[in-house]
Amino acid sequence: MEPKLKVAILIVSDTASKDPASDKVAGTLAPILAQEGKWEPPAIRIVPDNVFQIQQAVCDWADGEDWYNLILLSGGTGFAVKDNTPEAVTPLIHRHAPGLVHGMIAASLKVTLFAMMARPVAGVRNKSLIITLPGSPKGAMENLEAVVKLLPHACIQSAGANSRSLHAVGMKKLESDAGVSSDNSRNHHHHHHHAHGHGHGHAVPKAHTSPADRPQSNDPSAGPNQRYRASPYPMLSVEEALRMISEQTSAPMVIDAPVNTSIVGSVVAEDVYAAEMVPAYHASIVDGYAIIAPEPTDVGATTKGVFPVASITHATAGGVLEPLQPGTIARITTGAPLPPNANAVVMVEDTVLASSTPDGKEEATVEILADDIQPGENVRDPGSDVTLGSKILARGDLISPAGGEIGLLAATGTRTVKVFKKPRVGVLSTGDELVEHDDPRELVGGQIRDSNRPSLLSCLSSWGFETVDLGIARDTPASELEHALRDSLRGIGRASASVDVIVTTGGVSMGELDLLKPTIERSLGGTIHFGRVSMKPGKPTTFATVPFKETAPTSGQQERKSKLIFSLPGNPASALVTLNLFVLPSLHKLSGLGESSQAIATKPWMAPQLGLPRVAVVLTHHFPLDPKRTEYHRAVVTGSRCDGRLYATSTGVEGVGQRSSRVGSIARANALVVLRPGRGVGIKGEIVEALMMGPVYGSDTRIIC
Ligand SMILES: Nc1nc2c(c(=O)[nH]1)N[C@H]1C(S)=C(S)[C@@H](COP(=O)(O)OP(=O)(O)OC[C@H]3O[C@@H](n4cnc5c(N)ncnc54)[C@H](O)[C@@H]3O)O[C@H]1N2
Ligand code: MOO
Ligand SMILES: [Mg+2]
Repeated sequence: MEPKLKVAILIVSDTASKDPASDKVAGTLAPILAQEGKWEPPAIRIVPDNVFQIQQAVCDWADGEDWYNLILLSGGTGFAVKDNTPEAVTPLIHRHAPGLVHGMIAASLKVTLFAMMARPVAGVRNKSLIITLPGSPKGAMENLEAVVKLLPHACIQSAGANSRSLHAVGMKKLESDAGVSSDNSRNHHHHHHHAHGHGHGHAVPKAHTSPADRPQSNDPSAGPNQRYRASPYPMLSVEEALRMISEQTSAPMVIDAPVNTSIVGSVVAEDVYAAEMVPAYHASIVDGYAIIAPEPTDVGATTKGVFPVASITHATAGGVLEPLQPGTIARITTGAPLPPNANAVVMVEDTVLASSTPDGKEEATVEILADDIQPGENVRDPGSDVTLGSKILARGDLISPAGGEIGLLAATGTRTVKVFKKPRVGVLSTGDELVEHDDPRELVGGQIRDSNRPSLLSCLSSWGFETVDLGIARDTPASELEHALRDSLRGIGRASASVDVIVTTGGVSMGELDLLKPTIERSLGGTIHFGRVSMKPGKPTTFATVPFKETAPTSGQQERKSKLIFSLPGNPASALVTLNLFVLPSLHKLSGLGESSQAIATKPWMAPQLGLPRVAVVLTHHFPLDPKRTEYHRAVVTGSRCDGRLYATSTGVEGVGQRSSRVGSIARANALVVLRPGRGVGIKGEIVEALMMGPVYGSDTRIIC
């Protein structure tokens, strides 16, 4: 029996994904294929109009061992807003097949002018031919019929001649039936863009503004003679890179949050007004006796004398207090409500016991020694700490770990507060050489323990962001990286809830297994905003966005339009430095820091800044300078007890001290000293800028007062 080709049909439809019985397309296409006698019965799947789910299905069928010769998609190719099948499929295609597209449109045009409103895509991914068809059974049928005779031949060509897989043997047979030689396929050169200015080591560094200007990443399937030998990405300054990150980072989203520890580190999104006043009653400030103090106009009156103790008021809840009768006093504790008529409190220290009750258990009379207690003395008036309806927090205020903001919210009975949603960050390590840091086995060959994931996750969670450990993605097969990224964007697999920002490490430089840039650009349809920065360490730092729609849970209106990918260099010190320098300001912006209210705008020094705090430090020794790149030199910054200055000492200037593979360069460091490029050294005593990564723990004992 003649072996047959494998075909899969993907129905893209929100409706059919909810009710598979409503689909009529699969049942229309299957007989057309069956009639040809060359196809196995189709595999069929239904997904909603969701880019990532479409891509996942196509990759499942085109990647890996069990690939399909032909993948047909139906639906989502029109002009409606939710139609995004072409957008999902285009980035997955390695080689486009515009001829098939023209053929299908030409055939449909004979039937209806509306054929012009179809946006079909066709092409080859790995060895699979992918074709999108309209969503209507009639349209899908007409389009498939237009090309169906060619498909076996096209699939054989796409699969190449040297395939040893079982169904490829069958293809040989089909191929000879069709009378073509698979060697023809060799003459089809890979489509390869020569980006402007790349390839000969003299690319002009230039910030790209329009997509046409943008360099293209390496095509990993292209051979060595097409591989870049100089990076096509312009070298940006750190400032330019930060500006691009800020531009691409979307406005923060507002959510309702309960007032508890979960909001520490969040930024307030809407001014908060006190729904209750504090205190709610006249409260005593001290332990002592509530009295009726005479008005100052009451000439000759005194608070001195012996008074009967009428009642006892504790700072406890409940109960109606008896009014205080003139000529009596009431024992009271700190915070307790004054009885009606009482207007001041005298401290217990200013009194002596005059007599006890007959049973000796209580005070009967007490002598007040002070003679000048004023009305209002030692009393907090209602609303004097927080006035009813006053603004207690403003938009842009940070709910700090120090507790003051939570305290205000709690004291006024505020149960929920509008805050900006803190971004959730996924961390993915990449590389075939990596093993889990706690794997008990001995390392063999070129294996490396994955230190980036634990160090980056620690740093991110210490900043107060929710993190997701995305594990390790191998370089081979390349689809592992692609799938890991797509799963985390969609919120499946290890990232059970989708992440807003993905941080990867490794695979961004010039090696043939440096796959991040091509994967983001060619497989996920993302945009690389920059791929090189003039800094040390961290030169190949890469920043990209992938399109994504998300609606805010509360307002239902705001949208994040894209997700951010920071692809940091694999070297451990480079990864941590660039995380601090580039990822933090973006996460701060996403969390609403910088959404300053008017109150903060008038006092800018009160507003928390984006990114690490910048301070001036004095160098305690010579620091070598890089001739070209700005160095972020890891250092310990200490205070001084006498001159009000901060002092910076390197974590290692000699030899390999600051080498980017040496994660120890960042151990003990609480600062990155910014050393601008130049000749020679930064000299002892010079004042330079430093970025503070952590608190100052000590004072420099070498500075003598
Ligand atoms: N020809 C050139 N080579 C390199 C350049 C260059 O401009 N031209 N840049 C160098 C610089 S600078 C850096 S930084 C690195 C960046 O490397 P990649 O981001 O491509 O990372 P990998 O090649 O995957 O790995 C580099 C290094 O880091 C180790 N690594 C990776 N991941 C981890 C991890 N999770 N934990 C611990 N260590 C990790 C990896 O084993 C390698 O040793 O490229 C230079 N090359
Ligand atoms: O720029 Mo790399 O991060 O120095 O080793
Ligand atoms: Mg590399």
